[in-house]
Amino acid sequence: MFNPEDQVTADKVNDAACTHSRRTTTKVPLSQPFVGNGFPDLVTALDSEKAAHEFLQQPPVRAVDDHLIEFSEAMRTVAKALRRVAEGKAAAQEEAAEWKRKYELERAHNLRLNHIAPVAEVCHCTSDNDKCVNQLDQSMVPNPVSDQSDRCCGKHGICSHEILGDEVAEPIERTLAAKKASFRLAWGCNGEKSGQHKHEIVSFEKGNITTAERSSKQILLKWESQPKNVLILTKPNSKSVRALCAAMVRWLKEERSMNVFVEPRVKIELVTEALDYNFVQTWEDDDEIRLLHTKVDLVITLGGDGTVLWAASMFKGPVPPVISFSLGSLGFMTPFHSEHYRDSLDSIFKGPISITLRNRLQCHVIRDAAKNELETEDPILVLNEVTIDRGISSYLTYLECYCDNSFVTCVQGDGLILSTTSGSTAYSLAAGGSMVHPQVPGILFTPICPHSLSFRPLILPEYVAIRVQVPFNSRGQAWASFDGKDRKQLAPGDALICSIAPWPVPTACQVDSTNDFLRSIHEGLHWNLRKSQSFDGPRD
Ligand SMILES: NC(=O)c1ccc[n+]([C@@H]2O[C@H](COP(=O)([O-])OP(=O)(O)OC[C@H]3O[C@@H](n4cnc5c(N)ncnc54)[C@H](O)[C@@H]3O)[C@@H](O)[C@H]2O)c1
Ligand SMILES: Nc1ncnc2c1ncn2[C@@H]1O[C@H](COP(=O)(O)OP(=O)(O)OP(=O)(O)O)[C@@H](O)[C@H]1O
Repeated sequence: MFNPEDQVTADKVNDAACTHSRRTTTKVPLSQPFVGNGFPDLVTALDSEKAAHEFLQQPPVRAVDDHLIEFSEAMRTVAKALRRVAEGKAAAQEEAAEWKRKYELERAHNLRLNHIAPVAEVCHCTSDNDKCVNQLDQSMVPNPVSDQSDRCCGKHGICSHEILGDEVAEPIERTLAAKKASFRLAWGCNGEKSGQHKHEIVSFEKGNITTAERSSKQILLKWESQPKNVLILTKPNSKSVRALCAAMVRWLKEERSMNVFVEPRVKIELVTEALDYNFVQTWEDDDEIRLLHTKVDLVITLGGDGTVLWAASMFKGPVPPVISFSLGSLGFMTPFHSEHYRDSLDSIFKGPISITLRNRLQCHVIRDAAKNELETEDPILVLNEVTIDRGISSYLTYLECYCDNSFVTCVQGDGLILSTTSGSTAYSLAAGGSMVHPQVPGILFTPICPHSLSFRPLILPEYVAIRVQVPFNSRGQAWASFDGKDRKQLAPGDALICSIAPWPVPTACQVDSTNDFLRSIHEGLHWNLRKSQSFDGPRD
């Protein structure tokens, strides 16, 4: 006879089996869609956890445990088989599409040889619509090939000009070709439907998609009130930096009446040098550091790229404009020369200044041991990159990577670098990644020594969330490091989720973003330096 209590127990066992399988397999994150900020549905997760917890309170039953292990193994095998089937299907579809494309090209070519004029599938003209409709009608009449050049309106921005040679004879296609379907583009941004920015980038006039403005341009900063508060951050253990810092602090205070903030270490150094440096301000604890962005108009760094990274890491939220003076050996992000600091700072205080908005990556480590996925550690913001590598382990790292809800790949090698475009000239470059202009929005996905012949680096769009997971069958642990610092161990089951942070680092340019970037790769890396070819032969 059916007993409702038995059913409840059976449900609990099922729930517990699901929870158990989530802990013992690595495919389940795919079935937990990211909601909003990338976390799975909390209610479902909590319900499952609760049921599993109640189930585990019951006296252990050996047979059930064995059953669960067997069940999770079976699930893993099924998931693998499904993935293989999906990959096979995608490859077959791709091949079919390629054959279809070739076939259509061939048909079009044959028709052209038969002197039959092609028809425009959709003619998206803006101003010359009448003319085009007429042309469409005429185009149904066989014409010499030479007449085609003035047939359509390529001069009006994007104009679909597909050749449908094989459909010319079908009268029904004539009606379809003359009438254009209307559509709208919508920005799929976490369910936000207002789409208020879209007209800045794309104009929709009469259904034509035309980029009216580029998404990213040279940005100018104009002061609306005079900057008064300056934070100076300096590379430690450098005599030249210390001397420059002392001179700059005095000039800012005495000649420009600025309030100057420095790190506690630097204040001690300055006051030890001369007591009248007592005017410099500093902070005592982390709470004050968290409020620095509300007090400081701009940040000056004295050092190399490492000092710029250090400055960025002090701001866990918004960052004031950063002016970086070069006192290091490379200085990709330090465009200002320290000898001319007075002139440079005066022109910056006056404004306007060109700035580069450097995106940062926001990284969340999610522990398998956490009771739910909201129990994460504080997010870490990086200006260059987050690296997941094998650390001291001598095994290959084995990392499963997902982009939003799509499986990307498994990394088997020394590790993986997720880099900003600013970081593209740092570690990612050394691992074979492209150099990317810092204003290009994107996330670089660069493997470190992959044990594979076909693993090329990727650049993913800036709106995605990337999840890197250490699977349960990984032989070793992995380690994450953030801008080359703060190593964190990732055990099997742990994951790291990365997306572009809402707070970029605005760095002042010497000239402008592009000029500074090109100067850095030329001077810093001697990019594409080669002796010019000589020429001493006769001219044609
Ligand atoms: N194999 C490698 O190339 C490698 C290995 C480890 C770390 N790094 C880089 O070092 C960075 C940490 O820098 P640090 O100064 O604190 O350590 P560091 O003192 O070890 O210097 C690393 C070098 O990388 C350069 N660098 C840093 N950011 C750069 C950028 N965005 N573009 C071009 N060059 C850049 C620095 O100028 C410096 O010469 C990490 O974020 C990582 O990118 C590189
Ligand atoms: N204010 C700071 N406090 C603590 N550490 C800092 C500070 N500024 C920089 N650092 C660290 O000091 C190290 C060296 O700094 P930086 O890279 O600026 O100098 P560098 O090595 O001489 O320059 P380059 O990298 O161009 O050769 C970096 O690891 C950086 O993180």
